[in-house]
Amino acid sequence: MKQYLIKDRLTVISWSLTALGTARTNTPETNARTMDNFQIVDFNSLDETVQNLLMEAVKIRKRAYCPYSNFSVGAAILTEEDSRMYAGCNIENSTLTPSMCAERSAVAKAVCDGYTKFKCVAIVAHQREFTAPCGVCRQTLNEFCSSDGDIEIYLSRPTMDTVLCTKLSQLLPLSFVSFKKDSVIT
Ligand SMILES: O=c1ccn([C@H]2C[C@H](O)[C@@H](CO)O2)c(=O)[nH]1
Ligand SMILES: [Zn+2]
Repeated sequence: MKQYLIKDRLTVISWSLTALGTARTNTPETNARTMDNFQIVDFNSLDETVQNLLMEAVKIRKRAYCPYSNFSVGAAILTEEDSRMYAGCNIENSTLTPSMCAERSAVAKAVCDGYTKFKCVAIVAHQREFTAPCGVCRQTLNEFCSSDGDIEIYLSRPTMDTVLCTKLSQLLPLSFVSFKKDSVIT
């Protein structure tokens, strides 16, 4: 995994290359033990930009409108073009279906301001396990990858002790590629 924003490899406190087929178990540290590539690092070991991004996510999480689930989430994204930060929270609805995740709220704000390439995303929620983006958000983020074709993902909890670092290509492998006319087999 590219370690673009991790200062010190020695601070990595967990690196898992769990064999495929291992039963999925929720542990206090992570609900993603079966993933191929992620690292759990100390918050303090991260680049200052990522620390700030995580703090933005913590801040906006307090604005979450989630009277139905009572599960507040904050997300913040970093634009590739000029490293601007856009933060969003989850916004629920009494009919549930139109509910909006924090990640997509942040994306909507950035796109409305003209940004369509994101370098990093930070997501913060309050549960023992790290909260990873849902499938819809993974697909949404996939639309707005940075120039290297990926997005760094940082998951943490409000205590911000440790951070799970991964990237979108790990969360959404073999993602849908929009069809091109000349590649369609008739
Ligand atoms: O990564 C996630 C996971 C869940 N939620 C929201 C959706 C819903 O409002 C609440 C419970 O699923 O959490 C997010 O915003 N982001
Ligand atoms: Zn989502």
